[in-house]
Order: sequence, then structure tokens, then C-alpha cells
Amino acid sequence: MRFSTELYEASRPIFAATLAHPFLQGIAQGELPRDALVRYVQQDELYLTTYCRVYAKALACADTDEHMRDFYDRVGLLLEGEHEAHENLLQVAAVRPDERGAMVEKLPTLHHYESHLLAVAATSDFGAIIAAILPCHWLYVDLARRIVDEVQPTADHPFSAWLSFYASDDMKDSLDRLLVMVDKRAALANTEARAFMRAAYMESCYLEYRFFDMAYRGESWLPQTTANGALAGGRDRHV
Ligand SMILES: Cc1ncc(CN)c(N)n1
Repeated sequence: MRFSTELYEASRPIFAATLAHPFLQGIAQGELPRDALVRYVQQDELYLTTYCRVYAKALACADTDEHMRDFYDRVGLLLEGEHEAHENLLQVAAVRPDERGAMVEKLPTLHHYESHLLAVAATSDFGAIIAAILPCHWLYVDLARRIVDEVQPTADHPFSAWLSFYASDDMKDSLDRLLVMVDKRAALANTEARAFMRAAYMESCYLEYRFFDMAYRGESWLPQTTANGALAGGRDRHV
């Protein structure tokens, strides 16, 4: 079995949970709370900067000229295309100009995700780096294509531009190239290195799910308290 197929099988429940999440269901149905859209874009703009740095590290570690060029193109797409996909969400949310450039605090999930990617990029080889970034690409392409198949959005669907961007054939081709790279690297890796690639991939999958959840529900660095000041989920609840 291809290594990438093994990865997909392991992450299938996370892909399914993400598709069922109210954020993605909101995209499919064309209706999402304004707060969730704004929070998603604000956190994702920060995420994309880090993601771009990790791509640049992959470019630096690439083992062939072909892979180097591939990552060179990916960095360009990231710097332009993905920000355009955000425009769609910002328009639906009718974001005011002053909200666009607002300085926002990094929420815990973004912080966790960036730390994970940067740690892999700083300490690991090309194989582990591409395994860690794979879910960022795979999950969006897979879920956008499923939603497009199911909903068949027309041009007046509020999120048609966002969906067409991630569901496009160009994105699928670029995903397929990444999968071939991951399979090639896994074939050259020993058991330990393959296990590390798998772990890096799975952690990114979980964090992709949590990223949408963070956007939808909001998140805080402080513990959440109930009306009487008790820690929610703490022992007090059961007394
Ligand atoms: C968190 C996250 N993951 C993935 C993508 C799509 N490259 C994104 N824009 N944001």
C-alpha cells in the first residue's frame, strides 16, 4: 500500500469529523456567523505567514531541482492565491476596513499549530516537513471537492469563490505532486523515520480540525468560568 494511502486511512475519522463540523457545514450551506468568519480569516492570515516560512524551509531542504521548483511555485501561490480565498469570506462577513488590518492575538490553537510546524521544520528532514504540511493541503482539497460534489454551488453561492479555489484541478494536481513526494521519501526512510512522518502528519490533521473549531467557537487563553466563577469542567461541577 502507498504510504500516503496508509496516512489517509489513519486520518479518515478526522477528515469525516472536519466535514461534519458546523464551520464546514456552514460553508456548504452558505451561512456562517460573522464572528466565526472574521476569527477564521484573522487567525488564518497569521497562519499563512508561518506556513509560507515552512514551505520555504521545505524548498531549502528539497532533494532535487524539481522539488525545489515545486516549492518555489507553492510559495508564490501561498503569497497570492490563498489571500484571495480569504477575500471571499471577508466580503460575506462585510468586514470593515479597520477590522482588516487589526492586530489580533494569536489564539491557543494557532499557536499550537505554528509551534508544531516550526518545530518539525527546524529539526527534521524533508520527508517529515512534507508529511507535516500535507494535511494543510489534503484536507482543504478533499473537503472542498466533497462539498462541491454534494452542493453543486452556483456562482451566487456565498462561498463559491472559496470552494472553487480549494476544489480546483490545479489544487488537486498540486496535492497529487505532494503525495508522490511523500511516497518517495517514505520509501527511502527507515521504520523510525516513517513513524515520525506519520506522527507529524497526524498532529497536523488534529490541528486542522481544531483550527475550524477555534474559528467557530472562539477560544481563550484563560480558563472558562461559569456564572458563579467556578472553572467549567472542573471538579466543582460534580459537587
Ligand atoms: C489552518 C489552515 N490549514 C490549511 C489551509 C489551506 N492551505 C489554510 N488556509 N489554513
